[in-house]
Amino acid sequence: MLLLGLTGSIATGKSTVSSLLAAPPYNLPVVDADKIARQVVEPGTAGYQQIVAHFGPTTPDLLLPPSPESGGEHGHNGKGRPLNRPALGRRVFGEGKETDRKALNKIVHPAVRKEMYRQMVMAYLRGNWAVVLDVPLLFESGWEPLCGTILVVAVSDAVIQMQRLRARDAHLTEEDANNRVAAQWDVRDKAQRCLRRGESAGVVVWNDGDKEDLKREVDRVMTVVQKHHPKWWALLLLLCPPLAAVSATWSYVRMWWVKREWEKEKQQLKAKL
Ligand SMILES: CC(C)(COP(=O)(O)OP(=O)(O)OC[C@H]1O[C@@H](n2cnc3c(N)ncnc32)[C@H](O)[C@@H]1O)[C@@H](O)C(=O)NCCC(=O)NCCS
Ligand SMILES: Nc1ncnc2c1ncn2[C@@H]1O[C@H](COP(=O)(O)OP(=O)(O)OP(=O)(O)O)[C@@H](O)[C@H]1O
Repeated sequence: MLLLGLTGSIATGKSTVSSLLAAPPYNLPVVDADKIARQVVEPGTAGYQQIVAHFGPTTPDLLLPPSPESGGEHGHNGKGRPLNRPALGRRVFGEGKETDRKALNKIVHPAVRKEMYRQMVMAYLRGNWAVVLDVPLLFESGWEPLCGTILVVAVSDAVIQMQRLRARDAHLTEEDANNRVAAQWDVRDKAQRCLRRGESAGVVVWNDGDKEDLKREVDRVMTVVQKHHPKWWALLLLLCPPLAAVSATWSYVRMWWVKREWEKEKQQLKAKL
């Protein structure tokens, strides 16, 4: 089964593309890291308790205020009121907040990873030829070598990215929005890094046009992906697990090498400046 990593940067169009991939003619299962990241911090979970213990004492508005929507004083299930996500966002996005962001990631990411692996195994057992891993921080959090192919959704114009972010998340101030964009790598860098994997393992969907253009772009790149990863190959791997193990290991080693070379080049470039 092909692990098709779907990434980009904030508001470049990942969710829009994942909806297209989940619908006909592709009908691919999608493992959505953002969605899982919400589930693992719901009231009553270990993630919720750790966040409240870590950020609660210094963040007075960490929980939503008591109301019928938030379930009153003790939340809907009596396990606490839901997190006030914009307030937590202000704690972790912005200059000088890397330590807080790392602390939050350390709480949330292991739980997300565990649930993602579970969903991947389920997709494999159901005989899918590919599964989409929609992970905003795919490069930043080291998922890259695991993916047989990576699809980066990018915009070449940063102004378009900011306009779409502000239009979708109207509650964010301009500063909040800038902080969120700055918390991730530049999407054009991600696109370049993706293309370094070669056509069979890295494709870029450019999303500067309208949604019809985006659909055409997705169809274009999916033709390339399907050419390099035919369904009969996925079926063969399903029927022959040792072959699947060899193929996955080979893909991992090759992609780990590409990652290493890219990082070395970046370091050399930095040293020259
Ligand atoms: C800080 C939180 C509560 C803000 O919640 P909010 O509902 O406002 O934003 P949401 O979760 O929808 O994220 C929107 C986008 O922000 C970006 N983003 C989220 N978390 C991070 C992070 N830790 N670092 C960089 N960018 C991030 C992603 O592009 C994401 O798609 C939330 O983003 C969070 O819990 N982040 C930590 C978990 C995480 O890393 N999630 C990303 C996928 S694993
Ligand atoms: N080609 C397009 N034309 C117009 N609007 C678009 C286009 N692509 C995406 N959008 C809009 O831009 C916004 C951001 O898109 P989307 O939510 O898919 O991005 P995302 O990368 O998943 O964001 P996040 O990282 O925050 O999860 C959405 O409101 C979406 O409807």
